[in-house]
Amino acid sequence: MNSDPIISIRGVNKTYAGGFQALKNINLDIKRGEIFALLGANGAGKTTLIGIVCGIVNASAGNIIADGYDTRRDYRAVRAAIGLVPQELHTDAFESVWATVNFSRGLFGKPPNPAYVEKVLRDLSLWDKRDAKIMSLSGGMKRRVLIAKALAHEPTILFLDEPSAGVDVELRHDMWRMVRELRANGTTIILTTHYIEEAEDMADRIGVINKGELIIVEDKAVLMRKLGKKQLTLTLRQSMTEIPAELDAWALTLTADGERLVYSFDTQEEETGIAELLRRLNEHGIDFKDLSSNESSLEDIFVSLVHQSQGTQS
Ligand SMILES: Nc1ncnc2c1ncn2[C@@H]1O[C@H](COP(=O)(O)OP(=O)(O)OP(=O)(O)O)[C@@H](O)[C@H]1O
Repeated sequence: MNSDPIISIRGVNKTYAGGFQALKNINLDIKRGEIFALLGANGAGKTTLIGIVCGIVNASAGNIIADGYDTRRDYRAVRAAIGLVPQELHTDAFESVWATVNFSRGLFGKPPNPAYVEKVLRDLSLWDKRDAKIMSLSGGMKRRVLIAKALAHEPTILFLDEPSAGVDVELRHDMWRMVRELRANGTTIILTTHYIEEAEDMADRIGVINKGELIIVEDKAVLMRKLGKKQLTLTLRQSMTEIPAELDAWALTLTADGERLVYSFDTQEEETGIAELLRRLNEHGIDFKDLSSNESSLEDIFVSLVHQSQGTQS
C-alpha cells in the first residue's frame, strides 16, 4: 500500500478580503485510508481549510497536494478525487433524486453507472425516494442526497463538513455505517465536527484547530492516553460547604450542592495519591457513602487544549 500521505498541506494561510486571518500556517498530512477528524469551535477555520483543499477557497499562501495533484495547478484532477458533503444543500429543487445524483457523477466526466448509483441510494435509504423531487424531501432526506451526490463519482477522498448538525439518530447511524464501509474499501475520510463524541467514536486521528491554528494533531488513542485524566468522585454522607484546608494537597473540587468531592489525577502518574487521600478523609471524620471513578472524555481533553492554547496566545 502507498504510504505517502494522500493530502499534504504546507504553510497554508488564509486572510479574507476584509483582512481577517482565518488560517495561520497550517501544515498537515492526511494518511491514505484514515478517518481524520478536525475539531474546532464555531469559526475556528474548519470550513475554510476544507474549502481550500477542495479548491473552492483560494489560499493566501501555501501549497496543497491531494491525491498526487497540486490543488492550484491541477484543480480539476483534485476535484475529481474528492467528494465533498457541504453543510447545506444548494441544489436543483425541481430535479428528482435520481437525476441529481447521476448529474453529479457526470460533472466529473464519469461514465454512467446505474448499478453504482443504485447502491449509493440504497445504502442511504433513498432508493424509495429516487423519483421524488428534491424540494419535496424532508431536511434529513436532503442531507442524504448531499451525501449521495458527494459519492456519485466514486471519490478517493471524502470530506464531511459537520455531518451530524441537525441530523436525527437514524441518519447518523446510517452515515457512520457508510463511512466505516467506505474506509474499509480504501476511501480516506476527513470530517469536521464539534460533536466530540463523533470524533471519539469514529476517528483514527484527530486535529484540533483553534482560531485558525492547528494546535495538535495526534492519534486518537495516544491523545486520550497522553492527555487523559481520571476522576474519583466521593459522594459524602454529610454535605459540606467548603473543602478543609488539610486536603489542599489534592486540589479537590466540591460540587455546587456540597455533596460530592471530586479528585482529578493523571493516568500517567505512578502514585495516584488516592490511598493517602482516603486515609486523610478518615482522620478528619469525613465519611462517604459511595465512590466512583471515570476517565476524561475527548471532550474534556478538547476543552482543556483550547483553554491552554488561549492562555499562551494572550
Ligand atoms: N468569506 C468570508 N469573508 C470573511 N470572513 C470569513 C469568510 N468566510 C469565513 N470567514 C471567517 O473566517 C473564520 C473561520 O470560518 P470557518 O467557516 O472556516 O469556521 P468553521 O470552523 O468552519 O466554523 P463553523 O463550525 O461555525 O462552521 C470565521 O471567523 C468566519 O467569520
